[in-house]
Amino acid sequence: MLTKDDLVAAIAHIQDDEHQLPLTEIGLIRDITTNKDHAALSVLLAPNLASREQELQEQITSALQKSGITDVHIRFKHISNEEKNDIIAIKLNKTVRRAPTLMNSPLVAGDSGVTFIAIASGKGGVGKSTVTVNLAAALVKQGKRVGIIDADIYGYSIPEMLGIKELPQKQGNRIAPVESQGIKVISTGFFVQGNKPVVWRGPMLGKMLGTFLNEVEWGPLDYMILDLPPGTGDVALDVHNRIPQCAEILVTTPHPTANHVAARAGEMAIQTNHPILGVIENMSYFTDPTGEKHYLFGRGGGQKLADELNTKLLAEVPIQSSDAPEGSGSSPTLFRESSEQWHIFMELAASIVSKKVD
Ligand SMILES: Nc1ncnc2c1ncn2[C@@H]1O[C@H](COP(=O)(O)OP(=O)(O)OP(=O)(O)O)[C@@H](O)[C@H]1O
Repeated sequence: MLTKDDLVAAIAHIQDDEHQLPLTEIGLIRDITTNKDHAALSVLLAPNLASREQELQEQITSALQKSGITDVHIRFKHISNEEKNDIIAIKLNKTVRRAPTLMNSPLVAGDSGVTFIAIASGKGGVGKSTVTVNLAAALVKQGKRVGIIDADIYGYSIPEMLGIKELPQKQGNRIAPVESQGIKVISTGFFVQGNKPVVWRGPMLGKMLGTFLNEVEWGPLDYMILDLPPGTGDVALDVHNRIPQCAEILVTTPHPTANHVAARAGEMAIQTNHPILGVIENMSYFTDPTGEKHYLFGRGGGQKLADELNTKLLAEVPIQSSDAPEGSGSSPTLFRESSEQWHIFMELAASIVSKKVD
């Protein structure tokens, strides 16, 4: 079967007029996925390429067909010259100069070295926060410096999951994140009095993310994981606008019919040019003491969503039984290190670090 690298090689001769570089190399062809003889990809068309849509369709289709792909699906998205320059700068690792009110955080600059990964889901309760903390902890175990922004304004649960009792302290005129399990954390929950439901909308939400990126003293980081609210709301859009290089992981349950909102969340990432790393199916099965697997919530939902979005199923995380000993360290929600679940997160973190998943 052809790999993503094979497809990139097959279309590497297709260049941008202005830069004379392969469109794949400068990030204007992206989201390349393949499944048997089917391939899908996105082409970002700045004004200089807009008149070439038909020609590019034919060139790419023909090049991929010569490599043995029979079914080619190409999404075209029109972008401005400014967006194009930002994408190329990030891809070629140059500093991007952005409007000061929007993306003025050195954290999100193209040369910051921080990899942003947003964890999204179609609905609540599927394990998005569980994935966030376990992936972050597994990346720490791989020797990486990791931060979490808990942007789930409606169900901020990261502090509780990591056993955090204290609030962030001021450091001069900046805010110091709270550290737990080697992970630096900032949560909307730190800024809400009592347990009042949050009714922030629009500009306040934008301000929240801006504050978390600009006014928090994160120190050097390798990965920033963002726990998004479920669905396709303002926060996800804000992340997409402010952190153009942010990749996305979608979390879903195994039930094959419950995924349309998750698919919409994924489509939104694709429309806003955000790479999707893949899908994690959580609560996939329960392994009983004899080793037999029981598929309590159905089967196939993760793969179905991955297929719909032309991306990979990254992991199937089994259900941890409630009588299992609690998590490692002081945290109630990290899977214990001997567990099948922890092993899965360590493998995923290793693939992300070695860029097998990108
Ligand atoms: N693989 C698993 N095995 C057992 N319990 C799990 C598993 N994944 C998540 N849970 C439990 O399911 C509940 C919901 O998980 P979590 O809070 O991570 O979901 P969520 O998608 O972030 O929800 P919300 O959006 O409402 O915050 C939690 O109590 C969590 O401990």
